[in-house]
Amino acid sequence: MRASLIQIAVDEGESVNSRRERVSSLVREVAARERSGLVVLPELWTTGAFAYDSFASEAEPLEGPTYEAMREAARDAGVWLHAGSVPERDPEGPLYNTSLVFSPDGELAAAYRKIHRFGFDKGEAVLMGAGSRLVTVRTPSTTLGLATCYDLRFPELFRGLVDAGAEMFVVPAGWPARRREHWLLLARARAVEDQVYVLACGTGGTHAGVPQAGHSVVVDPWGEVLAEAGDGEEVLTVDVEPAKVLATREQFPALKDRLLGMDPPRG
Ligand SMILES: O=C(O)CCC(=O)C(=O)O
Repeated sequence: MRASLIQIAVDEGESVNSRRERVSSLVREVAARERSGLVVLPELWTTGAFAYDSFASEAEPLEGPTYEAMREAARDAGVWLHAGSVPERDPEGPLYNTSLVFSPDGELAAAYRKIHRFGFDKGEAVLMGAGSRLVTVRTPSTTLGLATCYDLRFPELFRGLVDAGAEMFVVPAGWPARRREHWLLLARARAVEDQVYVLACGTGGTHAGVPQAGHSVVVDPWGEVLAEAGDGEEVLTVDVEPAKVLATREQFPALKDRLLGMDPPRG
């Protein structure tokens, strides 16, 4: 299975509408040129993950303009498309940071509302609601497990996805350059501890004064980095072999040694 990650440069000079059109074309071009079966986009690439001031004004209903543009792009290209995330406006609730996955016939295969919101007592953490549901997507060749950016710091979420059958974690992000080493370390850690592929797709450029980490990365179930992007806009294409997940788990069966019921410390 061939996967292409499109690391988008999210800069303020480009309007949300222009970027949406540009990215729709890019998805079609990349899928055709690279002959990809799966295309992945980053977190909140319409606004930028740190453009807090535009979350409310650019929020969309689930089936809004980004949904429409991405479903058409997936269908035209005939690919599985993880369209990254959008600021979603729930008509009866708060905003959510929601990832969208489309099947090659342009149907919505899954929507995942980011569970761990970033910002502590500001930013996304106060402007958006928290999702509560783990989401996996079955494709004919593998099962994807969905997570978004800051979720990467919470290993229990990924164990939950493994227990639900995930073999490939897809993690769109808008990670800041200042903590790039954490991003790379955590992507490899999740791959090694859960014996899965990790497809982690970030943003480049600078928005809201926050330079982005870039360095999208694909890690195999042994923890080897198969490809890593630089800082700017870039496409990473990698052949992944879903059978390698089972092979790794058989060869080094650490997941079987999990202790599920440990006694609490005394005192
Ligand atoms: O955890 C981090 O350092 C960055 C997380 C983040 O930027 C996000 O979730 O939007």
